[in-house]
Amino acid sequence: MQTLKVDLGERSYPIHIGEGLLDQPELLAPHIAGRQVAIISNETVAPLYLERLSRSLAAYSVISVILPDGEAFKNWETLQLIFDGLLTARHDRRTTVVALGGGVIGDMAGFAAACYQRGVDFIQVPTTLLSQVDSSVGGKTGINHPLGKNMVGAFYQPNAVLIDTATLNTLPPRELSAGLAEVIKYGLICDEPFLTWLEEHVDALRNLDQVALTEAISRSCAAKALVVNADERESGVRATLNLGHTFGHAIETHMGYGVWLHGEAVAAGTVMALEMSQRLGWISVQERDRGIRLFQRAGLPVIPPEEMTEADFLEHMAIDKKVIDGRLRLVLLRRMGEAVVTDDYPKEILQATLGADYRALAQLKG
Ligand SMILES: NC(=O)c1ccc[n+]([C@@H]2O[C@H](COP(=O)([O-])OP(=O)(O)OC[C@H]3O[C@@H](n4cnc5c(N)ncnc54)[C@H](O)[C@@H]3O)[C@@H](O)[C@H]2O)c1
Ligand SMILES: O=C(O)C(=O)C[C@@H](O)[C@H](O)[C@H](O)COP(=O)(O)O
Ligand SMILES: [Zn+2]
Repeated sequence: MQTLKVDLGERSYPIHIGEGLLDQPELLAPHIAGRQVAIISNETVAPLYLERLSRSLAAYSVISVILPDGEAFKNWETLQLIFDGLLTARHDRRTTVVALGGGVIGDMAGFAAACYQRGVDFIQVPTTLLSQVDSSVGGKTGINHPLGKNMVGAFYQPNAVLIDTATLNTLPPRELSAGLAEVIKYGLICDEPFLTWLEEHVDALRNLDQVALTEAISRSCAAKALVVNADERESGVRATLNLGHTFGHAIETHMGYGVWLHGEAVAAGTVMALEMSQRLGWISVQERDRGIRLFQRAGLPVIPPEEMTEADFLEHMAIDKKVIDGRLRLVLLRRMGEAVVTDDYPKEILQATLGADYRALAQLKG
């Protein structure tokens, strides 16, 4: 097992990474203050892992709240089911909320923990690659609004993150690829050598090689922890973790939550950010194509939805949380391995990016 740390003073917490951690109660116990525990999961993950996690929590009074599965349920109505479960079981302020599932469960359970009786303890047990490399770390919690992704939420850090890499053995290939989008993101924004490593190991990752997966997860979590340590509430460098997300969130919102997976939208959105960075003269055509090729090898889409017009993108992007005083700030690549957040770009270059022929770019790499 490896242990990394998110360093936030009194609110610091460990990220434990290893195979079989669901069966290690000693990793959970130090982070549970009271007698009550509420496991939040969904109808897909619970049949797979709830019993094992419950066994590790046998020393406590445990309830489970099983939510419907999917991005389409990351909303007020589903959040209310968590409060219903906690109140019906008379959970008090010393309860600990445990999120067992992917990023949807983690974001909602975390938001519920932030709100319930004004804040209770919270542990992340992520079971998708995406949630293990990204959403379980850093304390962004929340739900979607029909007009925009993650528009209602709170920064609320977990007390611990427990990553059992063996849970990935049951993850559908499409979901594994979606997680790789956020893994590739770290290489692009802050770790160029990691991109080279990913080019060498992408096939092993897709084949669920545990050694490669553990390396990818720990490098990703380490990169994210450094960014979160430096800028917990996204007043600066944390926004670089949003590479591809301004375009990607527009895709998710426009297409209907769940139609494109978050990781798929981030992949296509990052290709748009690569294209714009190239049009600005910051990266070369070869570097842009290197990124596109890696997404393709990871099994990810690199062409935005045909039906989305420039106007559609602009309408959704205007609601992005990085907009300040009406100016849209974008995360772009100054070079491979270095991201910048900027509102200083010619409008025509954004327009040309939105109107670019991504089908032709994809074929070039195929
Ligand atoms: N808070 C953050 O910092 C942050 C970061 C990235 C993404 N997110 C959010 O995370 C969400 C996406 O997360 P996700 O990709 O994990 O999607 P998800 O939570 O919808 O999980 C994907 C699918 O895999 C299933 N699943 C989960 N674990 C499984 C397992 N071990 N075996 C089989 N099936 C399993 C789920 O039931 C679901 O059907 C989005 O809402 C996104 O906005 C948040
Ligand atoms: O942790 C962060 O910061 C991120 O931006 C990580 C993203 O991968 C993630 O999708 C996040 O939920 C996006 O946040 P948002 O504030 O743009 O909704
Ligand atoms: Zn993301």
